[in-house]
Amino acid sequence: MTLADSTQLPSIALLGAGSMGRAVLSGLLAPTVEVIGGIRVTNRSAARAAELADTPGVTAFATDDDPDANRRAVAGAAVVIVAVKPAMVPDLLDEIAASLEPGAIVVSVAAGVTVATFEAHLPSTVSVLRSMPNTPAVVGRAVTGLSAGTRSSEADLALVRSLFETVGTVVEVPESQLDALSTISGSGPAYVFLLIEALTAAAVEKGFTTEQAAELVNGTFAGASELLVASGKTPTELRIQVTSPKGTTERALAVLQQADLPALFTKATDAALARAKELAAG
Ligand SMILES: NC(=O)C1=CN([C@@H]2O[C@H](COP(=O)(O)OP(=O)(O)OC[C@H]3O[C@@H](n4cnc5c(N)ncnc54)[C@H](O)[C@@H]3O)[C@@H](O)[C@H]2O)C=CC1
Ligand SMILES: O=C(O)[C@@H]1CCC=N1
Repeated sequence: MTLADSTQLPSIALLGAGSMGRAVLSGLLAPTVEVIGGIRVTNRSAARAAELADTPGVTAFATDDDPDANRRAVAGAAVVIVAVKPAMVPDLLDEIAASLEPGAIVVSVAAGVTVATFEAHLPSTVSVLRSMPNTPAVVGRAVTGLSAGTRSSEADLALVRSLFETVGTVVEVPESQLDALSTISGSGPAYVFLLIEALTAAAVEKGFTTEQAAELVNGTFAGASELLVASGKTPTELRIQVTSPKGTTERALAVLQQADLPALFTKATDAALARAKELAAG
């Protein structure tokens, strides 16, 4: 490992160690990342905190055991990642506001909740950024949307970008586009898994065992994604390569295209966007 390969980050507090919080944590614990001053993680349950406490470099606190857990975690932290459910964010911000260091950077991963809400609940000395990662963070393949707040500097943005680069790639967008981005890449893994479930069900219906169906379908999705990235070709070009004229795929695609998938995805992502606006309203 050369110096250029390593990432150094200042002390971090991660509030909320659910699916997304732990996915981000996995990147911060990678061998190429050094969090100077360590990572403090909070969660509601003592059982989860005990699991996390066994991880080198992590100090874990449970709010069920210690009502001061979040305040203790953020005291002295340079970066605070807020990874609780959107509805819990305002109360959590009120709880930690007085314990944050002046100049601390607060990064939200919460869907919908605006920078304005964060800034309204926090001291003016605190820099706020919004992010929208996705669960492939667990395998270092997240796509994270990132937006600066009104009080964040270029240096804050660069620091938070490097934080999320520990789990994948980062796309910077204005905050006005972040909810839309969430409907594509934040929720996107769920759309892909739904397609995998559906094709697996079709395989089982055709007489394959569950194990065979999983091998066929999971392998096909993984192979197709890798082919897309490695070939540099568009999905349209690659689809045409599979579709022999007058062959079998052509018949299957004719059925699928009757469903007007682009219109269906527009409708689905519009519904997700409407939900983000509801979450923003609290
Ligand atoms: N799951 C996903 O794919 C993504 C989730 N997000 C966002 O991440 C946030 C968390 O979502 P998930 O991880 O899916 O939910 P989750 O329910 O798995 O995790 C939330 C965690 O927060 C903890 N918690 C609750 N109240 C707390 C408090 N006062 N102090 C400290 N910890 C507390 C809970 O114990 C729980 O482990 C949400 O705001 C969501 O919008 C963002 C991108 C993708
Ligand atoms: O479903 C949710 O609200 C979160 C945000 C994007 C993915 N999961």
